[in-house]
Amino acid sequence: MSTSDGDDREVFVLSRPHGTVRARGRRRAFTDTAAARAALSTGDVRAITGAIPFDPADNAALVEPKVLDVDAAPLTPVPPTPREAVSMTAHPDPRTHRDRVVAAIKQIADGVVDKVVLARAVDIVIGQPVEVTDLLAALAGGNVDHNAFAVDVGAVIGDDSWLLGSSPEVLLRKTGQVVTCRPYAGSARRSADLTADRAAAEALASSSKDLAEHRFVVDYLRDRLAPVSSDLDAPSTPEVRSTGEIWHLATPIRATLRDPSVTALDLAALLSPTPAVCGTPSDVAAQLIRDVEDPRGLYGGAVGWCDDAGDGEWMVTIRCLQLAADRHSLRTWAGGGIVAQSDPQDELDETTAKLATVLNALGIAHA
Ligand SMILES: C=C(O[C@H]1C=CC=C(C(=O)O)[C@@H]1O)C(=O)O
Repeated sequence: MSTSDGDDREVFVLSRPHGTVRARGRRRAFTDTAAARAALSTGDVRAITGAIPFDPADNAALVEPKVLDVDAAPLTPVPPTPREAVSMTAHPDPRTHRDRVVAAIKQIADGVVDKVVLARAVDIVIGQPVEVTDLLAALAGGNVDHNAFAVDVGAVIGDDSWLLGSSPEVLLRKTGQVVTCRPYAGSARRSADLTADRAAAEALASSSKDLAEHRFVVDYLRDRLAPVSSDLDAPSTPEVRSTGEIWHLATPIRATLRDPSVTALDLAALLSPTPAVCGTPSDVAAQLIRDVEDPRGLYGGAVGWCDDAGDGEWMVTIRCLQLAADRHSLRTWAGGGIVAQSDPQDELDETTAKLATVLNALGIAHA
């Protein structure tokens, strides 16, 4: 990736198993998702790439690029560069996160909310500078699908920051009038031992706690998609999919849009944030999250692209980090869905396992 200051430098890369989308140059920047949607639908802009925030009231980091290219292959992965963390500071500390989970389980028992996704952040300072290109290729190497993204968020955040990650979760992909989604929710840590790894996947597939946690996301997507679709298919039993570190429950959803003028960005705004990152009911869960967490910014939103035909793909912004302009400081996040059957220590451990995606790609040794 070019990091020169030229007008045509790369501003967006999304690597997926079916190909890599790259955007170069910046004609316009948008902090308001609604303004970007309007510009796309009137033909004022030819494409949009970037990130929308978790909280729709926060700033998006969207641009109209000069060039949008599609390669038929995912990124070529490279092994992570070994690095040392000068400091790692958790926000909140693990004990406080666990206490928040205890409080959330009580709110569920009291009928305040059915599911809420609580997240924690870790601020890391690294001795050696982190090059965006290297980290992106290492993120692509951490999973068999070569999922990875890098978004230049400097134009809207006000410095030369990048949002990078390796999200397994497709919020939506739109081609013509066909929309597919693959929500992920419900998790089990993977094991280096093959037998234990397989057993963890099998236990996840039949875990009533994880199946309930997953169902909230599928039901939400059905409710949001049904009014705009002429047909909608969502299997009642999820499949089990893996990242490098975690097994997840996932459901492939397919819908046909009634109105062909609805764009992939319109759908991202309609669907995000799902209960995979927020909760059920959405408004109550979002308020509970706002009450206890630091503002999430772009974590928990969506990263993706939309072309002039309205087609595109948006990933849920998880397993990600925001790299500061100094290239030494970054923030990463991990969250987990809390439901009635959640166990506070298991939920804390799950966030630790999820943080490993970013730590592994950074080449930082961790327990
Ligand atoms: C919120 C995150 O993961 C979501 C996606 C998959 C599984 C999840 C879970 O099992 O809790 C979360 O809903 C995250 O990685 O920060």
